[in-house]
Amino acid sequence: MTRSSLTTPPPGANLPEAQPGAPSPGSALVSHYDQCFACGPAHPTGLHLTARTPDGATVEAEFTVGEAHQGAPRLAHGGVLATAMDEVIGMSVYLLHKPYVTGRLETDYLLPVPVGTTLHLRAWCNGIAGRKAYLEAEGRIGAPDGPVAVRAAALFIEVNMEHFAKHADLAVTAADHQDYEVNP
Ligand SMILES: CCCCCCCCCC(=O)SCCNC(=O)CCNC(=O)[C@H](O)C(C)(C)COP(=O)(O)OP(=O)(O)OC[C@H]1O[C@@H](n2cnc3c(N)ncnc32)[C@H](O)[C@@H]1OP(=O)(O)O
Repeated sequence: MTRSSLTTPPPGANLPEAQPGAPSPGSALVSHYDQCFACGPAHPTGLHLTARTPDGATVEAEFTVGEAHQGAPRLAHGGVLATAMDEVIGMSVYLLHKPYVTGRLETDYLLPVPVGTTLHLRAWCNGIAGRKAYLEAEGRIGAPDGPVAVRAAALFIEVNMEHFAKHADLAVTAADHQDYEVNP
């Protein structure tokens, strides 16, 4: 992964520890909002990404590239692939049991991804320093050990509930999210 210093954990960053109340190993991570473009089951043209944590530290997810996700003819749009990476990384910060938002997302596109492909995604945290979480993800074609099509590195910033109260609909956020995602 080609990454900038902004998404590289600084010296002294700590690996996250298992958080009480966070999703346990082997559990599914349900959609945080049913209209989310990336994971919402009710979104008409979304990615319908489904996810789980095998070990309480990483997140695995899949989505199948559909007709609505094209950029070039019959190929996934790069922005759609970036959305998938943002979402699977966002799901991996659920495991930190605090609300975070994406500050920076860097993406390497290694292979085109045709319509009909199931992309197997995996995300994990490389370190935490203060409010900053340094995360990484990859997307593989066709199987968990398939060829890598996309890699991403991200900086997520911890926020508090005022962030959602000020910028979004706090009532919807609180009603639709799981305890492990928003824990004021
Ligand atoms: C509830 C669960 C929801 C799950 C959703 C999953 C979906 C996937 C996740 C997303 O897509 S979230 C949506 C996209 N992201 C946003 O809408 C965030 C928009 N940006 C902001 O709201 C603010 O810029 C932000 C909260 C990220 C930071 O503002 P703050 O005022 O809280 O912090 P500040 O600007 O002081 O930055 C804190 C530190 O982070 C650093 N920082 C912030 N943004 C950065 C950036 N973009 N790149 C590098 N560093 C950054 C900043 O330099 C600083 O470093 P230092 O502490 O060392 O000085």
